[in-house]
Amino acid sequence: MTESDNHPSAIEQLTILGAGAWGTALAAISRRAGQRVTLWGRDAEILADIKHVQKNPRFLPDIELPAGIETTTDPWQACKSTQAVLVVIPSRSLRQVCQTFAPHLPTGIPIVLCCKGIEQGSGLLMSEVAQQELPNHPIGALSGPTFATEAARGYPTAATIALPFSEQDRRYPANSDASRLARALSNDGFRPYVSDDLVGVEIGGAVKNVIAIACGIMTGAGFAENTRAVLITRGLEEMKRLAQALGGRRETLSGLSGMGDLTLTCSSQTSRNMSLGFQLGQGRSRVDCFDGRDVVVEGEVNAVSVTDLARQLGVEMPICETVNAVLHGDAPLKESFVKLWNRPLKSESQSLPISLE
Ligand SMILES: NC(=O)c1ccc[n+]([C@@H]2O[C@H](COP(=O)([O-])OP(=O)(O)OC[C@H]3O[C@@H](n4cnc5c(N)ncnc54)[C@H](O)[C@@H]3O)[C@@H](O)[C@H]2O)c1
Ligand SMILES: O=P(O)(O)OC[C@H](O)CO
Repeated sequence: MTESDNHPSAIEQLTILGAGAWGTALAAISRRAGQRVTLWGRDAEILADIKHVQKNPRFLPDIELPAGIETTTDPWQACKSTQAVLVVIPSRSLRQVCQTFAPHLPTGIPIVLCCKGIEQGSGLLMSEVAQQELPNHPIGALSGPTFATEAARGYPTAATIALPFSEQDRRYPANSDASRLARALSNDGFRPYVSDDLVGVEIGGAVKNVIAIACGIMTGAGFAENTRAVLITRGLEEMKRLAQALGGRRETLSGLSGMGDLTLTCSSQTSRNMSLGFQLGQGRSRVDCFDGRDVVVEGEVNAVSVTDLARQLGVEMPICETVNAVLHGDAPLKESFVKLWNRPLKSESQSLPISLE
């Protein structure tokens, strides 16, 4: 082991793919952490505003961004001297964006996925999709309770960065890609924690959006705090079961990317998922809520992929099943959720598997 093996170079240059709300917020966080940042997006007009007037009026109106964020629409330009890439586009576009960028990425640099979802059809985690398309890169995830509007303003926020640890990382954890990325993003308003449980971290992010839709529906339908607390607590149990079935650790779901993000998203209509559920619960029609909407509501598409994956693995996820049935089937809204209360009684703990019927 040489001195430089012990102290791999710090990350000083980052590329962010996706100039929506969270991509722009992460560019601001990275700049405040002292990084040289290139933000790649598709819309030249938005990028020009970010670079020249420090604003993203389309996705983060009224928020002052730090100066010095470089922008481009050119994948090669975005990647030419980068040391790490954060991917911040909707989950349904991940495979295509990885394919576009594969020829331009410097060999071996870490790729951190900041989108929350499971691929429809394949049931693959975002990291599995990226691994297929970018087999020569370490793939990780950044996830946690992070409303873009607050993080972009510099309000104190924390998240988890997960990358699988190699044998070498276990001996020198501070040198791992996760640790280097955490140092690269850390600033007065943003505190990244590290984890080696990529599956646990990704499942938290994908499932919490579906549970938030359930909370929104029940709140919109006129129920209140008791109901929300039940959905959060039992929703957390659903996340833990799915993570465990995929080889993740239940304890990870008690952290920022699980309980933290679930609580945030289920508690506020700043959440697009909670807000969609709320409107449905208040009686707005599905067509009305879905048509013409151009913001990402990951829980809507991921209700299908989460439910399909749970069925495949034989994991019981009744709240997610119900969200899927009301969003994508004909199930009546309020009655379907009330039915959750009429299921056979049972023990609360997974380690005491008794039915009381
Ligand atoms: N907004 C938040 O508070 C927040 C926080 C944490 C995580 N996330 C996650 O980050 C991901 C992105 O969310 P967002 O809030 O930034 O969404 P957004 O709707 O604000 O922006 C999405 C961006 O992706 C771009 N995009 C869409 N499809 C693309 C494609 N095929 N190729 C290139 N660019 C494409 C859009 O042009 C847009 O710039 C989601 O998975 C979301 O769950 C969001
Ligand atoms: O607005 P939402 O519901 O997509 O939630 C945004 C983030 O995922 C919160 O951590």
